Amino acid sequence: MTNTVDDSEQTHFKGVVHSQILTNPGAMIAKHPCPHDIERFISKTRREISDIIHGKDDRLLVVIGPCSIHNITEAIEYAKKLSIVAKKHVSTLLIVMRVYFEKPRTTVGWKGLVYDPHLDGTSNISDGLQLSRQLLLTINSFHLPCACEFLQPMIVPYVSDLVSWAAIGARTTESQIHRELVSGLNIPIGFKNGSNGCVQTAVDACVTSGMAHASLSIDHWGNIVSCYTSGNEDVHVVLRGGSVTGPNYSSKHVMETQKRLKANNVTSKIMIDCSHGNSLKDGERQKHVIEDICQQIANGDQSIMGVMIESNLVCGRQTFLEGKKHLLKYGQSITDSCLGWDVSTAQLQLLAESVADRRHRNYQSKIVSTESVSNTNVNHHQ
Ligand SMILES: O=C[C@H](O)[C@H](O)COP(=O)(O)O
Ligand SMILES: C=C(OP(=O)(O)O)C(=O)O
Repeated sequence: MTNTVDDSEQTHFKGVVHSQILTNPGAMIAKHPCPHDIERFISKTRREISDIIHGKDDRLLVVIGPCSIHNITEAIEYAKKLSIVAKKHVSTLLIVMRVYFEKPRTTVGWKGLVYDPHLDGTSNISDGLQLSRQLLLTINSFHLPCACEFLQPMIVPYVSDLVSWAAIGARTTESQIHRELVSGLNIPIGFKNGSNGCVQTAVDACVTSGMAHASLSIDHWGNIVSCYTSGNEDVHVVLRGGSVTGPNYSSKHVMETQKRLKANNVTSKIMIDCSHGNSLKDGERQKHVIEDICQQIANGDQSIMGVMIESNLVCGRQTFLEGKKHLLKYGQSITDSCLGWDVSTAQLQLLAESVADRRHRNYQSKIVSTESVSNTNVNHHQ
């Protein structure tokens, strides 16, 4: 017996109470296009990040900003301030703003601007996508690069042209679909270790997404397409600590990770997330993590290429109650706890100084080794 269309919909989508056709990515991009100068800026930033990942640029990549964006005005104020600090540190730090619209939840909770942009439970995803794209355009126009987490693969084509670095989160690093997605992107991508702390999951993700894949995708016009990807060379691990293993930012953890990467022929360096499992979700504890990382870098560590910091205009976090947007404090996170603005700038200064120390150390050791080679040559000729 063949099902009628209605019968088959009943069987397949029984749980769907309502759905709405969205503007496809191509139409959204046509409405909010990326100007040529921003396109060039993003391509240049991606190349610079790639150089940092592969050790050709000795600066530190710093992905810093709110845990999540819930208020456009606050995000723009933060971005304006950060763009000034980013210029100040450009010789030592490549600063990219966390502009996170999608939140992966352990169970349930507010899922981010894309899903509920008006914070009232109306879940206007159409507005959420448009607002997210517009905000990325605005922040890039300050010549401040943007970072996102790619969680729902169908959202990626709406925003990916405006993203200079992206993360695959701890809850999705093991997902084959996300690894295939990354294989086809020409964006540097960090894979977080698993939420339990398993680093091998992220190393495996780097191996997998570095390779070619045949998979399914949607194109810019909303068609479902077979998709053949070539592999992404700019992938790396992000150490974020974990629920079972605890924090993993120490030099011992960095060395262990380096060994794992080598054993799996992954040549990229490592980023450390100062928040999440490494701060035990206490925003202020990020300072201790940063202090430890600064020590490692100043002592000459060659493996750490980046850090992630959760930071906002105001420190801490606040509880958001659906429909009670008017009660929210300006500039404070409604997801994870963040460092406040002044502390954040002080931490960036410390990171910049540690990179300068590492550079100086490398320079000195180069001189010493050049001198010892020339002394050997002189002795040899005598
Ligand atoms: O970065 C934000 C959170 O750590 C992540 O979304 C999980 O949050 P939850 O455990 O509160 O759901
Ligand atoms: C959710 C995040 O991190 P993780 O995937 O490490 O929990 C995040 O960076 O916002």
